[in-house]
Amino acid sequence: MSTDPPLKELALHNITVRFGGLTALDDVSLRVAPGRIVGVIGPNGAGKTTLFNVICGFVPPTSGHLTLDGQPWRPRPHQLNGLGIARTLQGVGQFGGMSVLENVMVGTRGRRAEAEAMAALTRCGVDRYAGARPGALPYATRKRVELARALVAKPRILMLDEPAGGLDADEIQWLASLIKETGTTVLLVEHHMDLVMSVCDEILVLDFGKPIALGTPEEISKNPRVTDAYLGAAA
Ligand SMILES: Nc1ncnc2c1ncn2[C@@H]1O[C@H](COP(=O)(O)OP(=O)(O)OP(=O)(O)O)[C@@H](O)[C@H]1O
Repeated sequence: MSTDPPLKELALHNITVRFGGLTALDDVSLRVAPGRIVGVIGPNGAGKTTLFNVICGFVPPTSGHLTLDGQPWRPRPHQLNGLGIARTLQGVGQFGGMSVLENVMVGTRGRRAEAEAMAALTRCGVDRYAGARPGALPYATRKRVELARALVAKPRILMLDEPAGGLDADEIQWLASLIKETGTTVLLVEHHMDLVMSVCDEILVLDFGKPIALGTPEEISKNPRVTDAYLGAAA
């Protein structure tokens, strides 16, 4: 595990984000306890990526604040790695001019970077592609490389932005096992409901930026507001 002190709690307090006249997040509060797998779901445009962008410091809240381990926290993108927070991207944002191994080494620190990067690639089943350029690989393989890049630093918080997109049923099953086995705190934005329901401890549902439900997968799947806003359409 990470040498960083263990996460006590990441919390969003009454976060609102406005882009001009559009309210992308509307008074969203969320507490993420250590070791929990927390899903964020909702229809397209509900504000899921904006929520991730707030946590990563890419988008400043219009109002509200965050705390990390109980302390007021203003996230800055360049500090995330040092704080043990890693994020995968919706697409696969790897550097085309570098090998797969070099891409994964970007996510780690110290003298053992290469060995750790190889271990992360092995864990994600793509070590045989270490010397390849990411652009030459199939999409699902690049997604595995992206996961390796996020996992290599043994993050305290792993933020997964639509990791199942473009994966087939077997790949998604593999992904579900990986997520459950990380043993770290996970925030998961995902449209693939079977994955969300099988791995998450709790789920926040957004609709037009508003939090409409927060609960266990069982509670969420039985919530009529969620079914109306999202699950009915997604099923
Ligand atoms: N930088 C921005 N400037 C203006 N509007 C934005 C910006 N980023 C997001 N939005 C808008 O905010 C709303 C929420 O977008 P967001 O990408 O967070 O939704 P999402 O739930 O992640 O959607 P999807 O499931 O399609 O990825 C959308 O209406 C989007 O068009």
